[in-house]
Amino acid sequence: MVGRNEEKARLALSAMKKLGFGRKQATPVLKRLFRLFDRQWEPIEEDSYRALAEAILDDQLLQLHPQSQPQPNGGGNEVPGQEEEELDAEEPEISTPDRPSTTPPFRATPQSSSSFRAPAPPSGPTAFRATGTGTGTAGGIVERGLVLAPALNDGAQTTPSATALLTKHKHKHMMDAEFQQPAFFFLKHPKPEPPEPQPVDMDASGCRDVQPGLILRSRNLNLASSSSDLNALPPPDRNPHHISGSDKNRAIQHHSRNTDMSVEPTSSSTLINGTGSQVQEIDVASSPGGEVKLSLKCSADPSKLKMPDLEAVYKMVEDKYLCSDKLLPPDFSIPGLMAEICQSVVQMGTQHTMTEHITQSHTVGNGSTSKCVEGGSASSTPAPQPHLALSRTTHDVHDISRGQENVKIPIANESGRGKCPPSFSYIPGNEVFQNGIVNISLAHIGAQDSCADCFGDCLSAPVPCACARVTGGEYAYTPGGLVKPEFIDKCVSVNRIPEVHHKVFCKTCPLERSRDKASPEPCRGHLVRRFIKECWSKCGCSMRCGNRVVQRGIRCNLQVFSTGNGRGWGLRTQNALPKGAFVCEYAGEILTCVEVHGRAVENMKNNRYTHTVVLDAGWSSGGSLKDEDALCLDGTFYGNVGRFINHRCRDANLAMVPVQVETPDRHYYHVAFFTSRKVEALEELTWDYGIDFDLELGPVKVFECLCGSKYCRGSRRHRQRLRNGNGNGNGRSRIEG
Ligand SMILES: C[S@@+](CC[C@H](N)C(=O)[O-])C[C@H]1O[C@@H](n2cnc3c(N)ncnc32)[C@H](O)[C@@H]1O
Repeated sequence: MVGRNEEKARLALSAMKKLGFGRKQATPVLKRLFRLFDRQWEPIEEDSYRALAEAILDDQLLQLHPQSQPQPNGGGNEVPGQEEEELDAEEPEISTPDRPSTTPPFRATPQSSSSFRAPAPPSGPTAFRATGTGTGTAGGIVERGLVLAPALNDGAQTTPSATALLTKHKHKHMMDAEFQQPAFFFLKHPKPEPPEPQPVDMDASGCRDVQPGLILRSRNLNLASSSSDLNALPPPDRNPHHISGSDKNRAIQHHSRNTDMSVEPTSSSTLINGTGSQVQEIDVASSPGGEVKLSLKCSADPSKLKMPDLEAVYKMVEDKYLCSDKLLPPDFSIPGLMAEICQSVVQMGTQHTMTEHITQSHTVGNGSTSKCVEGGSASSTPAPQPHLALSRTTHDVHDISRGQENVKIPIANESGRGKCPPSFSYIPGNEVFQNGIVNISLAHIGAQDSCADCFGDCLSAPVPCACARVTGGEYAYTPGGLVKPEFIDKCVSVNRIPEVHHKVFCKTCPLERSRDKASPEPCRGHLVRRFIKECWSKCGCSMRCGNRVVQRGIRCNLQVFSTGNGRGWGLRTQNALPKGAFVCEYAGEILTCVEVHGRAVENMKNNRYTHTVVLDAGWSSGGSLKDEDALCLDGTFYGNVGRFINHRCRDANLAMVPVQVETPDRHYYHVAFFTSRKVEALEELTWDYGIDFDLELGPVKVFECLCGSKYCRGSRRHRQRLRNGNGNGNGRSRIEG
């Protein structure tokens, strides 16, 4: 085993050498990651050692700015050498080629029962660096979510188990940051009571005239703006693959026969372009065997024609449409368009059969009929409404958003008869519940935060505008409407290996304060996140500007489906999506942390879980955050499709990015999901919630994770191993102090 590790380490170090990182620099980081990843090499080796390279870079950065590294636990200065020594004292398995394997470089350190208590929070808005000593669970991810519940601060009474020691380590990960990550809360509470009038709590930061629960606006901006802002756009195309031709281009419609397909009458349309110089003819032929063949005829001067590469042609047309009209989804492709045409031909051509199918399906309430009904609705005959037959839900299985999104989002239920997702009110954007303050006044937006002088599409301007400042002077988006791969990779890395990224600690954490106002627990830390700032109301560009993606709403074809494996409903994409594509945001009620906690306290006996995302990315800005500025999004009762995204440990295919759409005030932002890799058609979309599965020891039970990932840290088996102190299955405790 040691020999194998030596070989693996040698390869890793040599890969790092090729990137310009010396052995001295890379070795301690490698050891840290190795331990962090539960002695698994796979996540280290993945993507050509990306995690390792990033961790080394992080180290380098932090060494360049040592002033940004105050110590967790209020200790003295920690230097890499010391850190390595500490690691060496704990890890018995890995040795690198420059250290003889006969000398165990790590040794287990016993922990006292009190040691897992969180350290005192840092004394100011200070910066910390990851020590990397946090121990991962299977797959190496230290749980980093938060569970908001009345009695979570009882760590002192908890047996000093391996799990608790893990918690202690999490508290050690203190880092510098300007941003932090949201986390899911898992709560039980009933439906919210009608809001009662609350006294206005004056805000010293310039919001004295702000009423609780009020969205400040200086003109008719709507927080739930995805759809309202989109009014400026041409009417959304229900079928984003559909490109409509103008009537004046449609010169001839005629029927012909296609000998290849032999037999059935076919249709053909001839299109003449604007200049009339070229004729294109599309033939559609069908055979008695049910085959349909489409063919496209173009005429050109034969002396000049040299058949181009078809891929290059696709690319040219795709580029043309993607660049000129961003209403097309990022996965738009010419072959996809052709497939869509075929599908529509079959759908329209078999409409009679489908209608019969729909009628039959009603009786079993099978949600898979939603697609068929959509096909049926293309005719002038009103489509039957399957949800009426289901009767237990108000959801429209054709479109759960009921027309509030750019695209229809059908519900498919392949595994359960007559079942529909639980009842909730669909809102495409966030809405304040009661006391949260979201300041989106125009006065709040300075000239330096917008591009009043821009026109059209900022991405085509020779120099990036002021709106790219947040992302280092470059736009996060490509002209094709995707988040750039480097940006998304960084976001993924923060998710996957939070320990090597920055974390900030509040002076007094609003989350902890909401649990126990009198004596709040120390802050557990908030992960640093990179923000995207889109062009907004004060910008001069158009709504089609490439720096407006999230605010234009959902563009891809999503589907809510029943997972059928104990995880309830999930969300999937109907088409393949490239890496970096915007999927949807997590929309819900905007609540203060206190309000969320209030719901939990009042309703602990209710068996309903609530899923709340904490908007903690702006909490590092310094000072003590007021309760009304510490916001969460709760999609339980009012939400969008984001509420159906299930959790997957570590290798989820979505990355969460905080996106500023209305205000530079980072207490409020949009929680946007982008694909972190290419996603296949009908693949489930998942997000790593960052749950602390350990907190099942508390009064609120976190669900047992059924994500199926090999890195799962929340399965019963995994947690049982933790309890047994046998994290890696080889008799050695994975959780070390
Ligand atoms: C935000 S909701 C996701 C949608 C949910 N599946 C539904 O049917 O409404 C989160 C809840 O889904 C379930 N869930 C999500 N991911 C899961 C997983 N990996 N394993 C088991 N249950 C999961 C849990 O019940 C969790 O409380």
